[in-house]
Amino acid sequence: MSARSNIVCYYDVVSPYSYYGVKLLNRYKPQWKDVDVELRPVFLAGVLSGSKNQAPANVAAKGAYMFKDLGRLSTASGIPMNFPSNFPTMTVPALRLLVVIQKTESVATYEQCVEKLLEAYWVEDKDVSQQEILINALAPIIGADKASKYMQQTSDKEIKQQLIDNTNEAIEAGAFGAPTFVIKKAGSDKPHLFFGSDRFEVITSFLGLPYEGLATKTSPAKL
Ligand SMILES: N[C@@H](CCC(=O)N[C@@H](CS)C(=O)NCC(=O)O)C(=O)O
Repeated sequence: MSARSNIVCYYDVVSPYSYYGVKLLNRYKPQWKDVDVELRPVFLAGVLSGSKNQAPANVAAKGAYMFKDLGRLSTASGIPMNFPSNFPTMTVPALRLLVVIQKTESVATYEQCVEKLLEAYWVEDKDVSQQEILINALAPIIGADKASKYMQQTSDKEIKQQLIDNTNEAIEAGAFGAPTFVIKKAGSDKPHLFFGSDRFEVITSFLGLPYEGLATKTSPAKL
C-alpha cells in the first residue's frame, strides 16, 4: 500500500487513443502532486482476444466514426495527428523495444521514447513495424548504438515474456482495449479500471486532482 496514488496506463503504439491517452497524461501530469504514473506496454490484439472483444475498426460503422472522432479530438486538444497509411501495423517489435528501454533507462528517457514511437506512427506516418525505422526514431534520444543494442535484446526470452505478462496482467485487471488505466488511490490497494483517453475528467474527479479539460491553458487549441 502506498501513501501516493498510482496510475498504470496500458498502451499499444498501434492504438490511436493510446497516443492521445499518453499525450494527455504527459500534459496533465506536471500539475498532479502525490501521484505516480507508469506507462506499461501491452499487445492490444492480445488484450482484445483475451477479453473476447474485437477491434473497433472491425465494425464498419465504428471504424468510420473512430476516424472522424480522432480528427475532432486532434482539433479540440491541439494534439497533432495524421492517420497512418499502413493502419493497423505490427507493433510487437516496437513494444518489445520499449520493454527493454523501460527496464534499462531512466523513467524520463523511457517516457520520451514512448512518446517518440507514438508520434513516429501517429504524426510522421513512419512504418513502426520496421526495426530500422524504430532505431532511427530513437537515435536522437538514446543514440544509435544503444537503440541497435536494445533492438537485439528484443529477441531475448525474458523480454518477450515481459510483454506477454504485461498483456495478461491487463486482461486479468479487466482490460478489453487501450488505453486502459488501472488506478489505486493513496492508502489503498484496491485497483480501479478506467478505459479510454476520454476518461481524464472522471479519473481526476476520482483522485481529487486538478483538470482543465482537453484544451488547457498551455495547449495550442487555446492559443
Ligand atoms: N472512447 C475511447 C475509445 C478508445 C478505443 O476505442 N480504443 C480502441 C483501441 S484504439 C479499443 O481498444 N477499443 C476497444 C473497444 O472499444 O471495445 C477514447 O476516447 O479513448
